Amino acid sequence: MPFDDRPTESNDSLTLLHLKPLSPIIEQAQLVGDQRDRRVSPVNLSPLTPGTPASLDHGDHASTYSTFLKRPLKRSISQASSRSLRTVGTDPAPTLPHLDLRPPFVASHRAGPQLFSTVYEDAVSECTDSFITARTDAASDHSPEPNSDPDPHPFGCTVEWPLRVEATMSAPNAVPAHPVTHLETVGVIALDMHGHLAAAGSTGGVLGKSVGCIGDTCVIGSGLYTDTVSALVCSGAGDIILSIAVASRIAADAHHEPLSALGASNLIFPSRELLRTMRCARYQPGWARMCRVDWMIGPQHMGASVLPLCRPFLSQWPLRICTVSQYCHAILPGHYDSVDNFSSVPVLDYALLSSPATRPTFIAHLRNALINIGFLYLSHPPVTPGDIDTLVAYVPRLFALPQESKGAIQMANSQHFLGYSRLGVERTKGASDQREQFDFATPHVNVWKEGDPEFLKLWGPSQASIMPNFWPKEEELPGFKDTLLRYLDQVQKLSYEFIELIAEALGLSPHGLDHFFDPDELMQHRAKIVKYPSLDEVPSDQGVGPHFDGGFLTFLYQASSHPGLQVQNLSGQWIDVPPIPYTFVINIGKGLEAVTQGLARATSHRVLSPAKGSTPRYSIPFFQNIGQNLRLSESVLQFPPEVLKLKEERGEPATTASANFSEYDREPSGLVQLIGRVK
Ligand SMILES: O=C(O)CCC(=O)C(=O)O
Ligand SMILES: [Fe+2]
Repeated sequence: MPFDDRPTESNDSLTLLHLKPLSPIIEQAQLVGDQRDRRVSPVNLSPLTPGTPASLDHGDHASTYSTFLKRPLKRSISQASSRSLRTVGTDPAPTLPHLDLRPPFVASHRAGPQLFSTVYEDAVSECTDSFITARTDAASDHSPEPNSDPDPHPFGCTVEWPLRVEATMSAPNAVPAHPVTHLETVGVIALDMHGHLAAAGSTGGVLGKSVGCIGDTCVIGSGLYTDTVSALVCSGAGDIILSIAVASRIAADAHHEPLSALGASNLIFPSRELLRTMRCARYQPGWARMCRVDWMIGPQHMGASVLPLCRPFLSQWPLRICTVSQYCHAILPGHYDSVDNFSSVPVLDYALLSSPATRPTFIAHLRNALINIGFLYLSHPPVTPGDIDTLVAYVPRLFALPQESKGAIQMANSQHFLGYSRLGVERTKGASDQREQFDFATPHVNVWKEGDPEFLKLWGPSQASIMPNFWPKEEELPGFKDTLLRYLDQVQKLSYEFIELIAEALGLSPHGLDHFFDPDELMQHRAKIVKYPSLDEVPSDQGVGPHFDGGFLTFLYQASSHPGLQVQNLSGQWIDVPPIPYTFVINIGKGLEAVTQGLARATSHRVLSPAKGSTPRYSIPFFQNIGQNLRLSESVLQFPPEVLKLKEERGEPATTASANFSEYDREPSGLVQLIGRVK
């Protein structure tokens, strides 16, 4: 293992002295021993796994924290180690009032972004196993909001938290390979489902310090740093770390690092020498690096005791935890069950694309969403909010048209599958979908001629006043057609742009997926406007049954505030995808899944009918098609091995009983769509 060559306890201090010539701080071995003896166990911890060293203790948290609260100067989230509380000197520390550092989480964050992602590591780092995925269990999915903790700890963490840290860190395959015999500096970075990042660190540098001396760990920007996209904890030569504000400099550097550097080892940093003398864990949602030092001042408590300090800054049990400490390699292999069991759909902010500094973050989040989830929300999309509002306002009026008017444009009369479908005619897996809908499409000129395959008729004129015209009459719904076409035009542009982003996220050239589309005039994309009546009006709650979408991408606008859309995670649980205003829900179709060798997941989804007493739910999905004549099996793309590895790490999804587009592996795309239409 990478750390097997770590120095022994007996030579730690020698190594330290040798490597810290600038430091006036001298570690005192005697105090380390003293520290070990101080452990007590006030809470009933879950049993340690046999062989788990006793140093995975949280027992002295209560006393630790209360002592900690009384300390001058070091009242910072960065201070967790009980060791850090040992000041030299006998003067009683003045008591300071409790400082509530908790950010004001608002309720809307519950449906917020899930920014965790695959962690890319420094290729030269040997800390690969230092990243673990926090175990989630039923309770974790329902973690209370921070401000509603029944028994708030002074630092905002409840007794439950250390216990869960324990559960995570002492899981069967988290047993340290080496006995932990003494404490050491440790840092933790945690990321929750909503993208909140928090960092905490203990400091080993207190030994030998005089009262009032501040270590690097507690100085934000030096030993610790977080912003909205990255978090760092550093440990090592504290004086150097302090003097040049290492953490913030690495974070700034990270913002400018090109995506192409992913997986490479180059932290652009003035002093590689310095990096050699420190351990640094950096976490950007989507990627992170870790460096280790060649010297260690001793074993540690594996982040367990500092992780609770992140609690006030997270709104949920962390999805991922990253630690910097010598024994982190023992916390392996990571528990990927929280990835498998994603419990919300991430929100990606299109606005991140407008700056070179934040674009890589968007791409990294996108990569994660494609590979591990198959669904995402896109906030601030490039579709005029006013156009969305106008269209949404038409929707109830569209369905309120007289039955006669709707019947006049019914799909049954359209060879292009355009127009109106009444409630219950569509079926998924043999059962009626309890929805009523209109199918529309982007402009297209049909080029079918005698002798061409029938499936080429599937696309047809949607826009012209050619009879039969499958639009409602203009006088019945003035302005509707123009509004919808304006909307479709914008979503279509977005859909092509998104394909380029996906190509980039999966390591292809930005135009690496373009050849799946015919020239614009030969393409046709589809849209529907759908109404899901409440259970008062329909016999079952199957708004639409479990299914995959075909084609490449779906852009869904949820046009009312009703929940009902659900997606199936990798282990088969149904996860809610509630509406977020002015935000598209984007999901992967079976076609894109096929050409990306499963890297981009097509995820099964369904809609449940609104409850009794509810108004109807409305939605507007846009389905991005691909060229009709393509046989996807004939187009083999080459993906970088590091991207393919991410799919392996994801593992295989549980089998789902969803309507499929399984013919993509042999039939032309247009025929697959036709089969999807008629079966
Ligand atoms: O209406 C929705 O929210 C989803 C519709 C859908 O999944 C579909 O029509 O393929
Ligand atoms: Fe769908």
